Amino acid sequence: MLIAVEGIDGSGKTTIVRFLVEELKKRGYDVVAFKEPTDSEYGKKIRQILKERKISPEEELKLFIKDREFNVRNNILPALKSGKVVIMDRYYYSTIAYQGALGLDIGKIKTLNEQFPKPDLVIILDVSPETALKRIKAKRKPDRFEDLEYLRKVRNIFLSLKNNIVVIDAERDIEEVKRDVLKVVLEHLEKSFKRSGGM
Ligand SMILES: Nc1ncnc2c1ncn2[C@@H]1O[C@H](COP(=O)(O)OP(=O)(O)O)[C@@H](O)[C@H]1O
Ligand SMILES: Cc1cn([C@H]2C[C@H](O)[C@@H](COP(=O)(O)OP(=O)(O)O)O2)c(=O)[nH]c1=O
Repeated sequence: MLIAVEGIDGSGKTTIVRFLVEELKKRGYDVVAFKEPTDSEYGKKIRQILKERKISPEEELKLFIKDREFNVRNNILPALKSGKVVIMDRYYYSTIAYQGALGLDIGKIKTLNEQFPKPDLVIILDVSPETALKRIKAKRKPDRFEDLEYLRKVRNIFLSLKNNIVVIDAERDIEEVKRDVLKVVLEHLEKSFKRSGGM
């Protein structure tokens, strides 16, 4: 089972993924979380470059795909093969939204990501860029895009995505967001467990 948690910077992804891992472990699920960009050499290079903003959108796209190839080969596939529930803090929907918002062709970005395992469920934490940036400032996270216009485009691309996507209003209090996300995830897990004839 592969679940992706997506949304703009400051939408609550890291908070929600940590919460989901705890709650699923409490319920006896064998669960693991990974994040993109990863902590690999590719992920480190990406963070460095994003701060310097010195490469073209095409170059940036190539780096994120390289990082994902590493992540899928070394983390995601082995975990799925051993029967774990894998929760991604960002996945290829971020590439579609962020590199799409830079003007790259969304169809091309989707095609480049067809090689990767498709999530069974995608949760989009939807929040306004204004609220998100306030939260990030509160956490003093050096964010690559303080640009509201850009984050608006990123948000709209997230909201345009279809198939297995559930949009959660993340503008609300974190406890309400946690409650709604957990409900969707548990419903999905129980449904797929029944389908696979689980005990
Ligand atoms: N629904 C929420 N209401 C208020 N604060 C939130 C909410 N979700 C997250 N936060 C806070 O906003 C900051 C960014 O959250 P985080 O989970 O790191 O977001 P992301 O991983 O999407 O960038 C953190 O300080 C977190 O505690
Ligand atoms: C995975 C991914 C992230 N990003 C962006 C979103 C963020 O602004 C930035 C860093 O991701 P972020 O989730 O902020 O990672 P960290 O908190 O570990 O630095 O990368 C893309 O532009 N494309 C992608 O494919």
